[in-house]
Amino acid sequence: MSFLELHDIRKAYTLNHQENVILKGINLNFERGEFISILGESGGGKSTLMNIIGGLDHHYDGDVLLDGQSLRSMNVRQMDRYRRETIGFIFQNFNLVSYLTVLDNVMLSLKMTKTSHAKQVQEAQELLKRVGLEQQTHQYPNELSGGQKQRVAIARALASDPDIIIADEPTGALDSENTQEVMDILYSIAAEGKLVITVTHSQEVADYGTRIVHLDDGQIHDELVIGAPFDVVDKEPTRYRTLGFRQMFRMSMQHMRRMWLRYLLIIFGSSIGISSIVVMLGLGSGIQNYMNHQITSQVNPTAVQVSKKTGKVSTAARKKATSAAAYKAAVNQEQVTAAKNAEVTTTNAKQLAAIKHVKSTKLGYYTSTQASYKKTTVTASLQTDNPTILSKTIKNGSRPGTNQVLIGRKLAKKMMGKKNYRKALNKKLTVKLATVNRKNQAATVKQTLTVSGITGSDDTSVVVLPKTVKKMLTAKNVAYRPNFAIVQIDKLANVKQVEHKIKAIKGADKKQQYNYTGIGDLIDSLNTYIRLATNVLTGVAGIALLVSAIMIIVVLYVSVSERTREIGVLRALGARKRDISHLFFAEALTIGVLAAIMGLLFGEGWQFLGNMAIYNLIKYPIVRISGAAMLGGITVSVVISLLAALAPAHMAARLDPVESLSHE
Ligand SMILES: Nc1ncnc2c1ncn2[C@@H]1O[C@H](COP(=O)(O)OP(=O)(O)OP(=O)(O)O)[C@@H](O)[C@H]1O
Repeated sequence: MSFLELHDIRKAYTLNHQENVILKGINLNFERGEFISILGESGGGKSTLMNIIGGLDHHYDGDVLLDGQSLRSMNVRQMDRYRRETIGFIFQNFNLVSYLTVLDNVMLSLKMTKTSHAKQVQEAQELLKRVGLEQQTHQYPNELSGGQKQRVAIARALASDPDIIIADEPTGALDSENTQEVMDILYSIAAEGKLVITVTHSQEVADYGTRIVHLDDGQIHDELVIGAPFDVVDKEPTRYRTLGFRQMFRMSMQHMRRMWLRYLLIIFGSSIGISSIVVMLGLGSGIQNYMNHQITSQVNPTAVQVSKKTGKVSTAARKKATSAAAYKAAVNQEQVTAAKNAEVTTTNAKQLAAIKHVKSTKLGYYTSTQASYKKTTVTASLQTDNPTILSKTIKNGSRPGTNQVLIGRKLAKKMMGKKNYRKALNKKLTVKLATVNRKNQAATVKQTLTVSGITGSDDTSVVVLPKTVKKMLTAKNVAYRPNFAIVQIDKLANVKQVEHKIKAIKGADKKQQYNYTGIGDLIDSLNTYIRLATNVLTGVAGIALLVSAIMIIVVLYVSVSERTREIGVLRALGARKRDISHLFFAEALTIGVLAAIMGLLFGEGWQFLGNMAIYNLIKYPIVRISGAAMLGGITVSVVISLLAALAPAHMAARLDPVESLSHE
């Protein structure tokens, strides 16, 4: 059994429905330490044969056996491994990776071994020294001569310490001096016990071999043994690994650095989309916050005032009255009935408190009153202090204590005159209620109270503590009947729901029992509209993202097309399909992350400028980019970029290595 055996290799290409048989049954055996020259005319199928031996082409008949194991029996992973561990390729046109330095080109193969990074660098430098390029390690391929490039390619092929070196016309692009240098190196490689197979159409080059195989018309014409194979030198076994994402990421970075302007432009383009989205979201939440701020500085949106829904009180008794006294009694009775009907009891309060999301309920009382100060009497509405009255609306003084009253600004103006209304503070105000006592007699409740505060609202309201009203009424034997409840809801988002539940409560007559007033649902609806508008604007801004996704797709396709040959080289060196797709996903990931960062910076800039421009007008930051919006921006940018990379990366991974290598 030989080290490498070719069994009846046949290969044909079909072009325009015509079959062109290139290899017509090749049988050859090779041993380690041999330096084989395959000599043949141009177009004779030498490269085709090398691609088959090198595991790049598997569309052929016959079989290749390595140490007795058939290449045909190997699966994709094993074939990748075969190329990575057993084969070292040297091409006529060098096929160096243009954006990697000489050292990094050699390192590419070394990265597939399990030695430490420091050792890999040391080995790469030693290999470059061996091919006489220790001075050029940090140069790029376009800064080298043809001979130098080929020596880099030899160093790269040797780097993974393969058993077989395949050199396809290694001197085809070189002058005679460089040809001699390259062939000497190849000879020395064979002398170390490796199998070197060189393909050439030059007799001079073929003469370097220990055996010359003459390929003619797709068949072995003759074989000439010139010398014995070299002794095989025992060597330390090399441990291999696949190129990981980190390595592919590094390569992508190097590629992007070389093409920085292109990538900078696309990152800039994508960042515009990201920044418009975060600014739109920031504007939406800023407007929402501003409106909520404006409204809640006047009213408490989570406090809903609930009163009884009452029907009309019957006036039948009044109509039947035959005397003035009976008429008056009937009218008083109507007033008492109305007050009883409107009464919100503690049972009602408990019922309201049981509704989900209701934090507390508090009973209160309101009625109309006459408020007098000196000679001025004003009709006012009296109500007990409750959470709908926000402390921040009190512009002068404070909330009422016992026997104190908080009044609206309009009332204060009526008392003291427009300019001096603030002087109403601490003045004595008399409130008078016309009501009916427990004996059904008309009663006038009168009480002088001290003004504790003035609200900013332009009304004639008077606000007192419940116990103040209670005391006033009971002193005149009038029943205190709370006629509203303040329902405090846990948060704004639940106000609408609670209001619906309140409305749904039916009384014994199966009719709606309560009415409510509050602006929570209004704010909620307003917020919904603002959110809707924000979503529409964000969606429009999202079109920019769609455009950037298309730009990324185009750039990556261009990149795949430009790098087709590089992809072929990587596959020849043993990179897996997955490694190839990682190359493009890494680029997309970088674009996505950098576009997100740039987009957020732009967004912050717009936020700053926008807020500065509008601050004098409304004294409120109208653009508010939240942490969540930023996180969302980064996620969207990265996800879109990765999605954009799907098709190009897939296409790159599926490229045929042989076709990639012959890509012009
Ligand atoms: N993909 C292909 N489709 C069709 N025909 C092909 C294809 N690749 C190669 N051939 C044909 O196969 C023949 C052998 O090509 P190959 O490259 O193996 O020759 P070669 O001996 O290496 O030539 P050279 O010394 O010029 O490199 C050529 O005639 C070529 O036209």
